[in-house]
Amino acid sequence: MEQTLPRLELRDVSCRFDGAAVVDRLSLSLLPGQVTCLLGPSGCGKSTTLRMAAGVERASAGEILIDGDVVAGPGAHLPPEARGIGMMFQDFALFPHLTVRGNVGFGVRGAARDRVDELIARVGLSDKLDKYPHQLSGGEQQRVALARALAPQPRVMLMDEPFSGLDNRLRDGIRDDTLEILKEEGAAVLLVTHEPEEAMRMADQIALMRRGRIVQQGAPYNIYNNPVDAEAAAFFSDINVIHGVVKDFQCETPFGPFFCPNLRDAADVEIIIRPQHLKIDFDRQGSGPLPTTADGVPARGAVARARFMGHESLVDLRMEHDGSILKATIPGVFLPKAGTPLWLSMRRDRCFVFPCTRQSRLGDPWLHAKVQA
Ligand SMILES: Nc1ncnc2c1ncn2[C@@H]1O[C@H](COP(=O)(O)OP(=O)(O)OP(=O)(O)O)[C@@H](O)[C@H]1O
Repeated sequence: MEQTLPRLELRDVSCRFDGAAVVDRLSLSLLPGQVTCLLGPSGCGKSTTLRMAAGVERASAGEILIDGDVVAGPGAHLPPEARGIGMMFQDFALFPHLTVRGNVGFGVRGAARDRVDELIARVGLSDKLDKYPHQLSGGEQQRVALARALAPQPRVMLMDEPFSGLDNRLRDGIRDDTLEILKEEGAAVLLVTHEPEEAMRMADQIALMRRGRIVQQGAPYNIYNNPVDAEAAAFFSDINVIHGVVKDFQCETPFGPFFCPNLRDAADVEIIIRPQHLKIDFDRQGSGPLPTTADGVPARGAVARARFMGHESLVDLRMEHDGSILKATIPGVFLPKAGTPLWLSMRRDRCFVFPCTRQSRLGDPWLHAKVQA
């Protein structure tokens, strides 16, 4: 089978500032037409990675290749303008003294000049050709910046939080339009964001970063449904954490046993479930649903707080067995009153079981009671 050469490849790339590795032996490859989101908390090294790919920051170690050619590595450092990349940043960085046409056409030569008006039309700004940036809305400025970055037909498009300056209501539409145009252009796109929703919406592949490293990489569906650890799970939504201790490859909890096939006796584990995956049942004269293999044993709590969010309600339940709060999301218009008893079950196919280190362990009165007992 024919193998497609990565459009952009980072091989064991590091960047050190004052002796500390801000990016630490990071490897990543992007195919043509593929959108990859570098996702991670503030300060984890996303922008530095992008800046090394762009050539505005020098890598301390490793190699960067575009279409198989080394553009950065030991003894090589191609300047940004020679890399065939387009860049787009949060502040758009338009030239204030140039019109839309002037901005998009800036520095574009040869055949690519014919693309200038075509791209302006593509981003829906043909009627604003002669306007200056200050005469445009935030969304329009973003579209000018996109057209400008695409005009020279870059092989790689590097985008650093390109939507974060936009009004919330505009953002989704602009993201979708931008994605459509990027896909048509066929460049490999590396997009930096700290917003999981943005990454899920835009990415073919997400590279989840933490402390200068990629901790997990894959399609959004896989990253969300098979997180590598509790921290990765928590990056995408609120989570509920139940602690337990392994005995005979199982962990007993108030929600019934959980299988822990690869863990030794006495190992601490954390069982994670997202609020939207807890199963909720009404209390029927003190009883809940019967235990099942799929949902385990139900446990009862009382509504401590419920908030109506339109398409769903967020409910905090104080659990009877330990007084802890678990968060559940209820779809639809049901808004239970404070104090209402409800039963929670943990759908086993939606739970993640991870070994728990001392550092990662969260406070849990039920576990402390068990450990001290
Ligand atoms: N030129 C520099 N000199 C020294 N330290 C730097 C330099 N550039 C970045 N850093 C540090 O490197 C770390 C990573 O920064 P970087 O901007 O890559 O993070 P980020 O993940 O993009 O964060 P954010 O989402 O907040 O933009 C930060 O602690 C930052 O302070």
